[in-house]
Order: sequence, then structure tokens, then C-alpha cells
Amino acid sequence: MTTYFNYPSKELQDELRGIAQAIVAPGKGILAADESVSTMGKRLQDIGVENSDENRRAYRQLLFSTDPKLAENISGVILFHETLYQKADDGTPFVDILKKKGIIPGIKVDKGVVPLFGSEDEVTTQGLDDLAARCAQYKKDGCDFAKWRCVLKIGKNTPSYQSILENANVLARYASICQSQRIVPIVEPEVLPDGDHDLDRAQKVTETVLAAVYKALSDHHVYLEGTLLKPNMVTAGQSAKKNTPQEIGLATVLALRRTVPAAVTGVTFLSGGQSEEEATVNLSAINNVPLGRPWALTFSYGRALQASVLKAWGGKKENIAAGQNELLKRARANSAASCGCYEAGSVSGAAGVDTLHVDDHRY
Ligand SMILES: O=P(O)(O)OC[C@H]1O[C@](O)(COP(=O)(O)O)[C@@H](O)[C@@H]1O
Repeated sequence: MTTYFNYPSKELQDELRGIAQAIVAPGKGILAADESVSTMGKRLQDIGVENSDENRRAYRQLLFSTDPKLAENISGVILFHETLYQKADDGTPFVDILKKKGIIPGIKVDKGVVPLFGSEDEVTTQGLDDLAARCAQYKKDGCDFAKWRCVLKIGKNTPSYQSILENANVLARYASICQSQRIVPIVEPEVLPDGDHDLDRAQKVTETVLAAVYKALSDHHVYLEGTLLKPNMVTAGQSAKKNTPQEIGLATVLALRRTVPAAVTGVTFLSGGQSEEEATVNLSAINNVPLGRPWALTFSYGRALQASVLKAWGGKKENIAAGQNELLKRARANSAASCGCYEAGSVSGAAGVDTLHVDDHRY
């Protein structure tokens, strides 16, 4: 075994680290608006809107044309391929609208999950083949960061060694390819909340998965300062007894401290089907755990930033401003949570405390 390796040039390190730091600047987080066409279809179906190109465009236009003060709390937006090349009614590309506000465009580059043959319904994520070329193009087209999601499931025999190893390696390979193209990789190993397991089991699985991910990133010489982690919070399974935000915060911070190197610039949690209020309260609790936390701990929420927006909009032109107002409210609430100062119940949204979890959801 040789340990020879060329580090990225100083310029590349500075560029990647600078992008990662800007994304997790104090009080800021990410709006994950990268739902694939089928996931977006489910969100639109819930509000009785047809899943057409035009409706997806109109909805994303609502998000991105929100008042520029959105940028006080949102540093980056993750886009889906289709959205990156869409334009507002007046012909301005969405990517330009975001940049003008000082929001960094990012892109989902994975191509979804496929079964691991012979496993207990486990999956890996595909999309590596042409990734370098796609990243080069996305960088030219204005994206400075990317996201790739892997999914791990908790069951009696899962996650298996096979899925832990495979998903860690594919995330590392993805991260290394992104960095070669001057794109900051967001590494997302999501341990799903489905099941009736308790908090301890969720914590141990999260630790095992993250330990494997960081071993793989090290093996692939990924420059950690130029990466972000997008993990699940450690919560008991959806059908188990709920824990307090303080218990969730402690389990989450313990899992991260045991496995995530201090060199990683930031952690941007996914919301994973928690209600908007839960995702905000739990993020605030995480930022109040009285233990050293060497990384920024903030949000990269999809459902927990958008549920109220979708509900208030309902596909109607006359409700655009109401939808945008919900987005501003959630962004502000989560910004406060990322500093550990969100007061539970202080910001109510159209979606209230409804769970956003979908049982056995097939991504
Ligand atoms: O199944 P898809 O379309 O890839 O979407 C998965 C979604 O999960 C996320 O990674 C996290 O979203 P949540 O915060 O809603 O859990 C989003 O970035 C993404 O849109």
C-alpha cells in the first residue's frame, strides 16, 4: 500500500473552501429545491396541481423571485437539472435571479437509487459514469456546489455491510469527481427514519455509516475543508415513541463528534419528513448541546422549508405573495435555529406541525 498523493493546488483548495464557508456562513442555510420530476409530482398532487413542466417552472419561479431579503437566511439553493435551465416569465434564467440575490446555485447530480441485488430491499445511488463532464458543464452554467444522496435503511439486518461500504464508496468517488471540477460536494448519506427503532439504534447506525463515509473520503483523498455533510438528525423511527428535542440534539451531536472530522466545514441537515416546526426546534436544540462542535450546524431542508409555501400557494397566481411570505418565515426561523436561538412555537406556518413523512417512500 502506498500513501503517495498530490494534494489539490492551493488555488483549488482556496476556491472549494471559500464556497463551503460561504454556504454555512453564520445564520445561513440551504433551500433544497432539487426534487426530481417524480418527487415534485407528489408535492404538487398534494395541493391538487398537475405535474407539468409549466407548473414546476411556475412553482420554482415563486421560490426564486421571493424578496431579496431571503438571502439574509438562505445562502444556497439546490436545483434539479431541469430547473437550472428554466427561466422566469420575463426570460431571466433562474440561475441569474439567484446569483443577483447573492444566493449560490447548486445542483443535484445523482441519478436516483437502484436496488442492491440480493439485499433486503437496500439501494445504492447511480450517476457516476458521465459525472466529470456534467460537473464541468454545471460549473460553466453557474453552479458552485452539488449534492448526491445515498439512502440507508434501518431494519433487523440492515443496513448491511454491503450497503454501508458501497454507499460510502460511491459518495467518496462522487465527492472526488466534483472537486476535480471545482465544485463543492455535499455528501448526503441519509439514514431513513422509517421503522420502530429507538434513538440508540438510530445513533449507532448513523455513527457506523458516517465512520464508513469518512474512511472512504480519506481513501479517495477528498479535501474535507471543501466539502459539506448533509446527514439525517438522529431520531427514533417514525413509528416509535418520540424523544425530546434535547435528547435528539444530544444523540445527533454525539454521533457527529464521534465520526465527522473537524476539518469538515459544515453540516447541513436534511429534514427527513419531520414537520416544519420539529425540524426547526431540533436544529435549535442541536446548536444548544453543551459539547464542542467544530463545524457549522445548519439546514438544507426540502420539505421543512416548502410545505407551508406549497399549501399557501395552492397553484394560484393570486397566492404567490402568500407562498413567498411562508418561505421567508421558515427561512428566518431556521436561521435562528442554526444559531441555537429559535423559540419553539414562535413562528407558525400554513403547514403547522403536520408530519411530512411518507411511509416507505420510494425515492
Ligand atoms: O427523491 P428526490 O427527488 O431525489 O428528492 C429527495 C429530497 O431529499 C433531500 O435530499 C432532502 O429533503 P428533505 O429535507 O425534504 O428530507 C432534498 O434535497 C431532495 O429534494
